[in-house]
Amino acid sequence: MADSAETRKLVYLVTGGCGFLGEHVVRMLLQREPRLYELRVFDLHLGPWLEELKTGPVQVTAIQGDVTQAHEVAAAVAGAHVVIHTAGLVDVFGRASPETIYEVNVQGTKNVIEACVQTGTRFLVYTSSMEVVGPNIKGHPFYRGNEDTPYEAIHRHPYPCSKAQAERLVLEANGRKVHGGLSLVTCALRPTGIYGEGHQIMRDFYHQGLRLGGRLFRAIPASVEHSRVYVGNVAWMHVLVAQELEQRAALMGGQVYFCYDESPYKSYEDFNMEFLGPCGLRLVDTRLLVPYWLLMLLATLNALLQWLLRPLLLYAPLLNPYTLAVANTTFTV
Ligand SMILES: NC(=O)C1=CN([C@@H]2O[C@H](COP(=O)(O)OP(=O)(O)OC[C@H]3O[C@@H](n4cnc5c(N)ncnc54)[C@H](O)[C@@H]3O)[C@@H](O)[C@H]2O)C=CC1
Ligand SMILES: CC(C)CCC[C@@H](C)[C@H]1CC[C@H]2[C@@H]3[C@H](O)CC4=CC(=O)CC[C@]4(C)[C@H]3CC[C@]12C
Repeated sequence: MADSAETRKLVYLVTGGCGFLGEHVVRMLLQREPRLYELRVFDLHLGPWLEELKTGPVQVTAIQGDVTQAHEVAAAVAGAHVVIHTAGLVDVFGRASPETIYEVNVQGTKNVIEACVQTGTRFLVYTSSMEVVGPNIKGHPFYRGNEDTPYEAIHRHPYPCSKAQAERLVLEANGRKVHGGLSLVTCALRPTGIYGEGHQIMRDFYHQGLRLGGRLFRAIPASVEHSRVYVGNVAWMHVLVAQELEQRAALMGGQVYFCYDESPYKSYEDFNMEFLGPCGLRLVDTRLLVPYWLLMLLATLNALLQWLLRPLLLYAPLLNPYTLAVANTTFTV
C-alpha cells in the first residue's frame, strides 16, 4: 500500500509497550499496520530503543505513565482508535505484594476500560493469559484443550486471580457505549508461556547453567507437556485482532482466544533446551533426577525463606510451590 499521509490515519496506544511482549507489538505494528499515523507507547519504564523508532514515517510518542493512575491513562487514551493493553505485573515469584499485583493488573485494566469509555475509543485488545484457565490448584492436566474445553479454573495465587478478574472486566465491557454513542468492542488473548528475544527467564536459566558448569538438572518429568508460544507470533496475533475488530465486531467482540502457534509440545525444560542446547548447555539426565517430594520441600523452604527474609531483603527464586505446580502440570492448547 502506498505510504501516503492519506492512508495513515490510525492512532494506536500500546500499554506496557516497553515490556517483553509490548516491544514486539510496537515493532510489529510499525512493520505491519500501513494505516498507522501515530503510535503511543505507554509504560512505567520507557526503553532507550524507542528513540530509534522516531525517525520513521509514523509518529512514535513515548509516554511514561502508570496504569494505576486513571488520569494518566485517560490522557494517553484520548484520541486513540485502538488500545492494546499488555501492561501488567507478571509476578509468580513473590517479588511484589498481592495488593500491588491487583492494583496494576485489575485496577490498571479498569482504568483502561473507563478511559476508552470516557474518551470515545472503540477498540480494546487485552493481553490475558493461559493462567486464567490453568493449571488449577488441583494440578488437573489440560490436554490439547481449546476455549471450549471444560476445566475447573480455580486459583489462589494473586497473578492468575488478577488476570482472570481483569479479563472478565474486559469481556464484560464489550458493547458499552463510549463517548460519542458508539459501542466498545473488546477482545482478550490468552498467550501460553511466551518465549523469544528478550525472554528474561530463559536468560536466567542460561546463567544458572553457566554457574553449574554448563549443566542444568532435570527437575520435571519429560512427560509433562506445556504449550509455548513465540513472542513474535503473540505480537502478530494482537495486531491481527486489532486490525479485524472493526470489521468483525459481532464475531470477535467479547471473545477470548488462546494464543498458541504450534511450537512443539514439550516439558518446560526440554523446550528451553531447544535454545540452551545450541548455546552449549546440557540437561542432565534423560531420567528424572530429583524426586518430586524433595523439590516440593525445597520449594516450600524457598517460600518460608522469602517470608522470613522479607523485612531484610527480597528473596525471590524461580522455584516456589506455585511455579513447581505450574511446571509440573500438563497444559497444552
Ligand atoms: N510472559 C509470559 O509468558 C506471558 C505474559 N502474559 C501477559 O502478557 C503481558 C506482558 O507480559 P510480559 O511482556 O511478559 O511482561 P513484562 O514485565 O516484560 O512487560 C510488562 C510491561 O508492563 C509495564 N508495566 C508494569 N506495571 C505498569 C504500570 N503500573 N503502568 C504502566 N506500565 C506498567 C512494565 O514496565 C513492562 O514494560 C502481561 O499482561 C502478562 O500478564 C500472558 C501470558 C504469558
Ligand atoms: C525447576 C523449576 C521447577 C522450574 C520452574 C519453571 C517456572 C519458573 C516456569 C514454569 C512454567 C512457567 C509459567 C508458564 O509458562 C505460564 C505463565 C504464564 C503467564 O502469564 C506468566 C508467566 C507464567 C506464569 C510462567 C512463569 C514461569 C513458569 C512458572
